[in-house]
Amino acid sequence: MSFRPTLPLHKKSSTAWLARQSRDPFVKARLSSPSSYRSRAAYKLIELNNKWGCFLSRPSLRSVVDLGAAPGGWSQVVAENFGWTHEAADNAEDFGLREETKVQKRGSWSTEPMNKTTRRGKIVALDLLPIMPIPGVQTLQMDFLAPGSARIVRDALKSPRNPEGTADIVLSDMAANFSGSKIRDSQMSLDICHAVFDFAKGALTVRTVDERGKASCGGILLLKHFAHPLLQEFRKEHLEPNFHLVHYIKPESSRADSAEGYWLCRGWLGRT
Ligand SMILES: C[S@@+](CC[C@H](N)C(=O)[O-])C[C@H]1O[C@@H](n2cnc3c(N)ncnc32)[C@H](O)[C@@H]1O
Repeated sequence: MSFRPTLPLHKKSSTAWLARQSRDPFVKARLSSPSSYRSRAAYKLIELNNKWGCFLSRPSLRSVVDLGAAPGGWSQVVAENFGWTHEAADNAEDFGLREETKVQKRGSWSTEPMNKTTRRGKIVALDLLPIMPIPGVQTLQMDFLAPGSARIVRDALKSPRNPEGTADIVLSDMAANFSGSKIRDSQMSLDICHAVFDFAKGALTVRTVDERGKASCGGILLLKHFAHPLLQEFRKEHLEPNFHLVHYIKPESSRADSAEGYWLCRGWLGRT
């Protein structure tokens, strides 16, 4: 599926939008290659991963959850880091792509890694919208804010290597459609942050330190948010006490006029 942003309705704003798109280096990069990513957002995750210790390439990584994943750019980046390639996407059948009916009735797909050289980690991607299959990624079409969604995601994460269905990394680029009301939109963003944190606290692997002082990495949460008066309170109350390190990041590839930012939270301590 190619990602086709909808043109704004007003002529003046659509002209401005087209001009901005034509100047945007990340839009150009995305469109310049036939095997390019499905979304401009993919470049944000690539940038964050490269600048912050290549957390997606950790050899110990077993499980990644991508919340608000459509059209699938972030999942493509994670799948690449797990050893899946763009070429594989053209050849999805060869990778044992099959429809998954056990977990979700509507539009859910999963793959069985065939290549023993891949890391064989599990990637679960969730969105309200359907996501075209990505080799190595199991997708769930559902509302993350609906009751029971956490259990469905945990079930999808389970594997013989990970019987508890824990997540080493939880990514959330989730954003509700803009309603036009700034107050409502920023409240929605905070509600999403709370819901993602609640999921992460039940799912993330815990950072441990052994008797010789050697620490395991602990789970990572990458959480998108939009400006809200209570954001700092959320960070202080929920993120800082529970993670070894919390960073606020505005990636260069994030549009300067967007109120979005990301928290990269590393080393889940599981104190909550
Ligand atoms: C900015 S897009 C994500 C782009 C994605 N990271 C990529 O690289 O392609 C935000 C997504 O969040 C999804 N979303 C918003 N609210 C949601 C909810 N309650 N449950 C699931 N997905 C949701 C939207 O449908 C949308 O696809």
